[in-house]
Amino acid sequence: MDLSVAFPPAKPHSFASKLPVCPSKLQPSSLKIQSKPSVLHLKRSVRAVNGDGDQAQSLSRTADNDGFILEDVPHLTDFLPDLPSYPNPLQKSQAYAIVKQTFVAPEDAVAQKIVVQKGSPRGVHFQRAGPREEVYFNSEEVRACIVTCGGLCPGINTVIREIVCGLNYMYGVDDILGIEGGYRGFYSKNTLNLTPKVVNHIHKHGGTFLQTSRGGHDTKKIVDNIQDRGINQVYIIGGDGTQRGAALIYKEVEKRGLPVAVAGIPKTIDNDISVIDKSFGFDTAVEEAQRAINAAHVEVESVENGVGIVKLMGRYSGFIAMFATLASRDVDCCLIPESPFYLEGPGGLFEFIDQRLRENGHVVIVLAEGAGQEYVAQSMHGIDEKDASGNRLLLDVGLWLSQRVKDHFTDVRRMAINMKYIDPTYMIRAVPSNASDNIYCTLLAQSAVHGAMAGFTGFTVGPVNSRHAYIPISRVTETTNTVRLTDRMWARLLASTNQPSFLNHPEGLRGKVDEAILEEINKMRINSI
Ligand SMILES: Nc1ncnc2c1ncn2[C@@H]1O[C@H](COP(=O)(O)OP(=O)(O)OP(=O)(O)O)[C@@H](O)[C@H]1O
Ligand SMILES: O=P(O)(O)OC[C@H]1O[C@](O)(CO)[C@@H](O)[C@@H]1O
Ligand SMILES: [Mg+2]
Repeated sequence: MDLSVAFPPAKPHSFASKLPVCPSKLQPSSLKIQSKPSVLHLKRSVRAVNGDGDQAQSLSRTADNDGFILEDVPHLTDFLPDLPSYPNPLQKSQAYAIVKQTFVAPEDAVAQKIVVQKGSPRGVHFQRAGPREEVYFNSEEVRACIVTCGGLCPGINTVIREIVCGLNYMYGVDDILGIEGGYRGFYSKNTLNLTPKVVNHIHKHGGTFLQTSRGGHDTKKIVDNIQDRGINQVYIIGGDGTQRGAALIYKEVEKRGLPVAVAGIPKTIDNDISVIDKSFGFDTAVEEAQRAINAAHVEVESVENGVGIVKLMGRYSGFIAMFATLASRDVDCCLIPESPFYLEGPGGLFEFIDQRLRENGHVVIVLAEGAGQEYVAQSMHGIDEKDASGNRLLLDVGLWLSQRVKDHFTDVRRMAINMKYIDPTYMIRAVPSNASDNIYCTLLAQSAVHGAMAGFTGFTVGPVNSRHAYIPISRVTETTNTVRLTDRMWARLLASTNQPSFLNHPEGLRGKVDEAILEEINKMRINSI
């Protein structure tokens, strides 16, 4: 990357005549005001120029002697070195008037690993999130936009609301656009004007005020539109796919040399985004799942030989099922994608159900939607359907398991059972966020606003060991967060339910599963990572 490259000539603004755009916003502010670079700015420039040849690497990862590694996020001055900075208006903010330390020091970092051994290297750190002493946007010139993509999750509306209110109340920004219907909305829909008044009540409702979609990511068209509309801050709320899209937008913005900050806010009901402690809305979903589990338990307790099966979300990561089980105490067995199970033979699920029915007269099974897909695929011949984003559509393992259990007890054990199958899938993600998720969403939104105003870009925000941090987007998309069977949490669950671990997977049964299908499923897991 040539840091001396001047800002490219402005693109013809095809929308300028149609949109009420302030002309100054269509120009990069670096062209208008040539101020002296600040100390912070100089520090960043020096790091950028002293790279080891691989600019992207040297910018994102710096290590020193005691093994302290900073996985830094990009900054607008990395490719626009003359961008002016301004004193942060929070200095005069009423909200921060008596805060001891209003601004986060540039040296503050959040450790990824907090359990360490004496003498071990200090390890990977991220920039601590929060307001910086200097900002790289003049508030009056900010034109921000917010977009939501992918599946629903409790708390999306709270994040939208708090971005709008945070920008307005903390930084005096009053030009905020809502992009409707996900990524495709950039180029196929009109925008909404978002003000604190417009978004005042939205956090009380589930879903997304801006609507969402899958598919439709066209980087060039999206960035053309960002440029045409004079947008200079882009807030993107979405899951792993969305964050991959956000990384492409940031790269294209950088390639074109636009003074546009791109901030990702991670959203996933499956809790499958890595690095961050937990995704927003997850606790709400786990809480909501209790209602379905309770219902299953009440139903099966009230009949003879009651078998309750509750299917919860979780494509490749069984966190919702695992935490809902740990929270409930009424669950006898939890099945997740990460832990293969089997039905027949010693140590199998049928044997366990039989045993619990004899001991307690009923049994409750919680099942993540991605569990046992290899078996369902085998019985249904084919797993080829995909959604608009390219995610493979899962087969209904809940229905499949209910049928298999019924068949087994009727045909093999000659025993009448009372099957109650509950599928609350969408109910747990369509609710508004609970109190703790609302607080979490507020922190995420405010951190994203502070980061964008400070000129950071290509970053995701989220808590790492309970401290909010700015994380390079690529870092959260390179792996998927899954339940590790070797971690203590899964052991805690096994200890709590006393269910089989299914580790003695009989070779014979494994052999029955079509190897081609298994390979396909493994490929799709790897692709999703
Ligand atoms: N690799 C990718 N590159 C660019 N855009 C992508 C990529 N993957 C997905 N997207 C876009 O991101 C948006 C959301 O993706 P997806 O439907 O996979 O949901 P998600 O963000 O992963 O959320 P969730 O899985 O929690 O529902 C879609 O518009 C899709 O086109
Ligand atoms: O039906 P939709 O809206 O595509 O969403 C379903 C998927 O979205 C998720 O909630 C998140 O990826 C998955 O758990 C689920 O499979
Ligand atoms: Mg996803």
